[in-house]
Amino acid sequence: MGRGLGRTGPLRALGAMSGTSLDGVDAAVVETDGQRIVAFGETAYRPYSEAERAVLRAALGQWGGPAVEAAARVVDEAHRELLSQFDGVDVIGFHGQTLAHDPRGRGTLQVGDGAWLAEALGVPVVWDFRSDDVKLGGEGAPLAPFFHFACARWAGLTGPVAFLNLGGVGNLTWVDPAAPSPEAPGALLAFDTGPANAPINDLVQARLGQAMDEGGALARKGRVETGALELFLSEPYFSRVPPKSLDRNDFAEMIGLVSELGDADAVATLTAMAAAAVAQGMEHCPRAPDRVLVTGGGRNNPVLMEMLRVSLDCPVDPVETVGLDGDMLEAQAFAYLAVRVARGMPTSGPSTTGVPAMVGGGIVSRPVGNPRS
Ligand SMILES: Nc1ncnc2c1ncn2[C@@H]1O[C@H](COP(=O)(O)OP(=O)(O)OP(=O)(O)O)[C@@H](O)[C@H]1O
Ligand SMILES: CC(=O)N[C@H]1[C@@H]2OC[C@@H](O2)[C@@H](O)[C@@H]1O[C@H](C)C(=O)O
Repeated sequence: MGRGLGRTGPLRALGAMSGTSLDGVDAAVVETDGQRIVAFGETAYRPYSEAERAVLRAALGQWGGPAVEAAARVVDEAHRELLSQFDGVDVIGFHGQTLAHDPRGRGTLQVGDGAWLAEALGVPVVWDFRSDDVKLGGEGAPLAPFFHFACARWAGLTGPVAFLNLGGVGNLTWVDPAAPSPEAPGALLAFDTGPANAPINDLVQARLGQAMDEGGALARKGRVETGALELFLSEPYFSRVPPKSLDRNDFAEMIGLVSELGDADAVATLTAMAAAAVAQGMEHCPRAPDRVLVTGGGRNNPVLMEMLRVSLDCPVDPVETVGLDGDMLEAQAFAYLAVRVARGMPTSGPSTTGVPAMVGGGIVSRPVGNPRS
């Protein structure tokens, strides 16, 4: 079905991301030579069923054993089902599902078997993007920054810009699009800002059986408890110099800071914490960006967006403002990165993950039944 990885010029790459909020799998096509984005293509989404999500949840924070194996099979099957809808794909970038992330300790674990997926779909699959970076001393995350550099160029931006992803965890990439390449010194700075939607989701799930604070409805009715917010901001993580990364549950105890509050006040306070973590993170940027472009589900929470606008000194807009797709940016990132890996180009470096030298992470698995690929 694909045209092979051996060609020069742009490839039609399909990226797939199963994010920390565990809602489902995003998939998106990008045509790229690994440097320039030539075009964005089709996208698709496959939610996890309640039963599948329970299997994934049960494996969070674990490094092996039956729960992890069961989660891996859910991830594999959901991806096979979703990705088989796409035609004419040269290469797949398969992020998998992060179950555990401890870059300075046990490593990083994204489940899903890329070799199996390559065989099932008959297309080469690039996967396990983070392990090499971690083995070489990097944070293993965030990995989207090289793609954000290409996005800034694609959008024709010239001044410094920050891409802010508000998923389960928040991550920020400061980009200078005037730099000659993403590898150039001073082109990028990236790091996880702190918890974003995960604590909000966890609280409303536990107390109200809701998946999220839809439209920030509860946060809007609540009052921010400043004592809890200050305690949260005293966490040493915020003053740590980037690059730095987080596991989904690294700040799970912050729910404890709001446990005595009513539902609306608790959610308002967690929402303010997500925004304040970003404001703290901005202090680490080399220069103030001209604007912050927000991607990920958090951009759909107007209360969170208002809090960001109040605390940051520059315009804060969804990435759609420059023509990008905030639901698909991470899937597109792994399409783009797959081409870079297949072509031996770096995917992370000292300013994005803290790894001492440029790294091209990822395994390339070719389907045995399709030797031309
Ligand atoms: N309309 C909305 N109102 C409020 N919150 C929303 C809305 N839409 C999405 N969200 C929040 O965004 C979350 C999903 O974000 P996203 O899909 O970017 O996460 P993810 O990709 O799984 O996470 P990560 O980027 O950390 O891997 C939801 O779980 C919810 O908390
Ligand atoms: C270990 C891991 O999976 N990290 C994710 C997570 O979700 C958001 C944030 O934490 C970011 O560091 C990363 O994902 C994005 C796609 C990245 O690597 O750029």
